[in-house]
Amino acid sequence: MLTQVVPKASPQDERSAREIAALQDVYLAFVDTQRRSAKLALEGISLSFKEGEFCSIVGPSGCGKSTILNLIAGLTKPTEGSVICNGKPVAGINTEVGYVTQDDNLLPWRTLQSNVEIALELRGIPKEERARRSRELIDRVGLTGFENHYPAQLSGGMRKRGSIIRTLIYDANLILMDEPFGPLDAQTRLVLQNDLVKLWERARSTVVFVTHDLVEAIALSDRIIVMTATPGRIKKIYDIDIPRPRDVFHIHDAPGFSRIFDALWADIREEIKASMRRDP
Ligand SMILES: Nc1ncnc2c1ncn2[C@@H]1O[C@H](COP(=O)(O)OP(=O)(O)OP(=O)(O)O)[C@@H](O)[C@H]1O
Repeated sequence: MLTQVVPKASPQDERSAREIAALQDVYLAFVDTQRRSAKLALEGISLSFKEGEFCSIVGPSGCGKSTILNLIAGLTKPTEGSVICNGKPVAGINTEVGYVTQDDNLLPWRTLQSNVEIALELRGIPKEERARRSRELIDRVGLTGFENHYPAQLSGGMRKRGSIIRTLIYDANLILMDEPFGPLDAQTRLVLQNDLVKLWERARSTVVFVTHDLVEAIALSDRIIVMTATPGRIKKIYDIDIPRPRDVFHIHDAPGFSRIFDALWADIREEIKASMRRDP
């Protein structure tokens, strides 16, 4: 396998050694029953996600990034190989993970606070405790005063903050995020990246984060996994040793930023070219 780790493991990784989730030699083929053909989407993926790490997956469009998250969430089954979460094979929907997708998916008929509290409500947590915990998170992302607003009365960035804290309140030790800031404008993205770093630095859940934005990946991650063009394989894994706490607004000035960015971009460009040669 072509996996290469650059540079050396950060102290963060050494401290957080327990494995929270893993894919073991996973192959996944999507079958097209009408055409009686199969398309290999993932080829021999072995990955391990450690307790408390923030790990991003990058790669050209269609390389299988979302499919990896769906495998961990139990929404898709591997054709071969296994997927493990919290020490158990994933079989069926994995209720132990939080999943933030590109769409905010807030329920339009519930207020912000009531959306944030859904997971606690389903667990039967008393009303006062639900309110205390949801208001604390709402405050932490600067939405105090908007508790009783409905999603249609909030901006895209506010809705996204709501959907992130709705997932965090669940207290899952593993959170999957699929391009959560994709549809937002550049300024709002930056502010939300900063919010996410702050929230994560407190909660320290394991995060597996899919993005196309290399600067975002560097600003947020302890590790970045680069995938090849389809069928997706692991091309390289980068340990990001930029010290924390990080200032996402000035991440370009961090020591080592340019070196990591250039290396990542060279990898991605190579894969984009490869996919264009394959698929003119
Ligand atoms: N349910 C499905 N049925 C058939 N093919 C699928 C299905 N889901 C994904 N694929 C295919 O598997 C491959 C990987 O898809 P996936 O969405 O995981 O890629 P991705 O890297 O997340 O892409 P993007 O960056 O564009 O969101 C693609 O070729 C896609 O067309």
